[in-house]
Amino acid sequence: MSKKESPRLVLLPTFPTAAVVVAATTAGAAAVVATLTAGGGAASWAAVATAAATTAIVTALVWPRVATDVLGLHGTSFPSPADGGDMPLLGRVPQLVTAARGKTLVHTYLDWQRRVGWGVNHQFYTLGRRAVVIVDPDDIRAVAMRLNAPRDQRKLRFFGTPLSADMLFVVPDPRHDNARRLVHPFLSGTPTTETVLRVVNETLWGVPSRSVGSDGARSGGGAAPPARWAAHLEALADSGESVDIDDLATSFTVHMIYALLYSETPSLSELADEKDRLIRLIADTTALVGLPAPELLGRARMTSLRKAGDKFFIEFERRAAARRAAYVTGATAAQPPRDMLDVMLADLDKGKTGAYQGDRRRVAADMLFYVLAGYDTTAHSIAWTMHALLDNPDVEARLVAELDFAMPPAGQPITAAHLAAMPYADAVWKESLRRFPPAPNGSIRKLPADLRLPSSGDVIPAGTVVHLPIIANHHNPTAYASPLAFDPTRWLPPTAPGGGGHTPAAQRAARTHFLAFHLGPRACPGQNMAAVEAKAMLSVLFHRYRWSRVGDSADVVLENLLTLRPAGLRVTLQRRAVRA
Ligand code: HEM
Repeated sequence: MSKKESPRLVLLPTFPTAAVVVAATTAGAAAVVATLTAGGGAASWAAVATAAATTAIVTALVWPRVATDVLGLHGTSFPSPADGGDMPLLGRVPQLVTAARGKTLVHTYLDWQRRVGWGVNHQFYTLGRRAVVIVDPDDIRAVAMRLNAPRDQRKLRFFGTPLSADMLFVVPDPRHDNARRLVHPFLSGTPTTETVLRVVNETLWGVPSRSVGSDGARSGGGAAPPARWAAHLEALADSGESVDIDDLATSFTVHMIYALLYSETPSLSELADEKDRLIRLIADTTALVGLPAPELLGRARMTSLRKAGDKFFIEFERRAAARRAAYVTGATAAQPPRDMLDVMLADLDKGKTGAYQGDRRRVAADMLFYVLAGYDTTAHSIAWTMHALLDNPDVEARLVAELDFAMPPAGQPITAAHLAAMPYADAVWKESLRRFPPAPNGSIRKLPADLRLPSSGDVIPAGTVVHLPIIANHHNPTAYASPLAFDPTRWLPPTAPGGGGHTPAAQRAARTHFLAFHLGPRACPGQNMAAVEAKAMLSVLFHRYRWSRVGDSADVVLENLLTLRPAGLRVTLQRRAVRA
């Protein structure tokens, strides 16, 4: 749909406002009638109050239907199909709750888009609150980059400390900007690439390198940790046992994020515990962020979340104290920062002039948030890439040919130069992120100021909650021909050897609609880390092993609350012959 055809987004008052206005009018009318007929009195005023209350309730019941059906906002609002029986009372709450329970939110977003039209913005009501779903890429840019709209803080204020409304994820500027600026040099530059590759090499091959124990002190300088992952993969190949690839990748990425944040490299069994704990925590977190009204969750759930948050804070304090003790004994130095803990402690030392203004709880909350944001997205991207490659043997064959050429001989460390020599692997990962975006629902943000939509000129008022779903753009057929096809050549230059012949215009559209890490000042700060980690892991997996699926591709379920997981993807592996 061209810009000019973009439908107007007619915004009506949300139903509480409508209910109050209509009820007040009715009450006024009832008061006049009561005065004229009975001359006032308690009984009459009771009748007035009853009339007002009844009118408010009736208005509340019918308002979403009036807004969407009677006033005919089809195309700009929900088309209210026959299955929209839940609309009058609660808007889309039952639909969202069912989707959240069944972990099928992603289908909901895709379904909405299919009905309303690809690329078309629309609105919906939950419990009377209006939300606007923005999918036009120019409009998304306006929200994400021009306004720097924060996510909806309401969703997180129920957590309590340290998972509080002060987390990086929701905190407004300038606190957000300062916290991002602090970690930017570490997260998006050479230190992260080096750390990630060092840990990948250590964990896979046991390549000698200095490691840091969980007490914060460097241990065994120059000693090689056991080649646990390589051994683990070899054992799996020997046994012929199947493995859930998402589980395997999750253990790996939890390991990586702990190395990046704390220079800790937990054992496989410690990882299993940590992973379970994290998964439980993220499941609860997700329920809060994913639900339209977190206050619907029970008190017991809230209490357990607060306890989990407090426990994390205590652990953070323990780690910080151990690291500070290590600084004093000279066992480790803070400069240059080797991990995020060094970065954060140096900032806390600046007190009020630091990015965190000396606030340890905010630092702990953000460290937890980095863990939560940093492990399962990347793990899912690895698992989804494997799923796509198993469905597309021609793509796999071309990838393996590139790896045979670009990978170092077995046992030698993978370097940034090796990864740079893998353009096809790059395209494969990007196409996987398009087809199966690990954070498919994107952002839910609250507009800090009025927004004029570039696409239509409509103005959305400040305070409106907007949804910026990613999956809807990644499957827009006007941007991606055959959107369900797994075609890495979309991302290769048309003239590259084996390029897909996509026109420059098609490639521009593909880039414009690609949002896997979102945009602007609140876009993913971990994308460099994720790219290095996922590509290194995938390169090793496909260079050294041949993978087979257990069961059918169609059995793999798109499981989604906050992140998109390939549930039920089990595989077996066999060794490939590689250069010695
Ligand atoms: C394939 C892997 C990843 C994907 C697809 C991904 C995707 C995203 C997306 C879409 C957002 C924005 C969400 C929103 O606007 O609501 C985001 C935010 C974020 N991501 Fe990632 N991410 C990945 C890996 C990582 C890693 C490895 C880290 C940790 C280092 C990380 C840390 C964060 C943080 C801290 C934010 C919040 C940023 C802010 O609010 O300023 N992510 N990510």
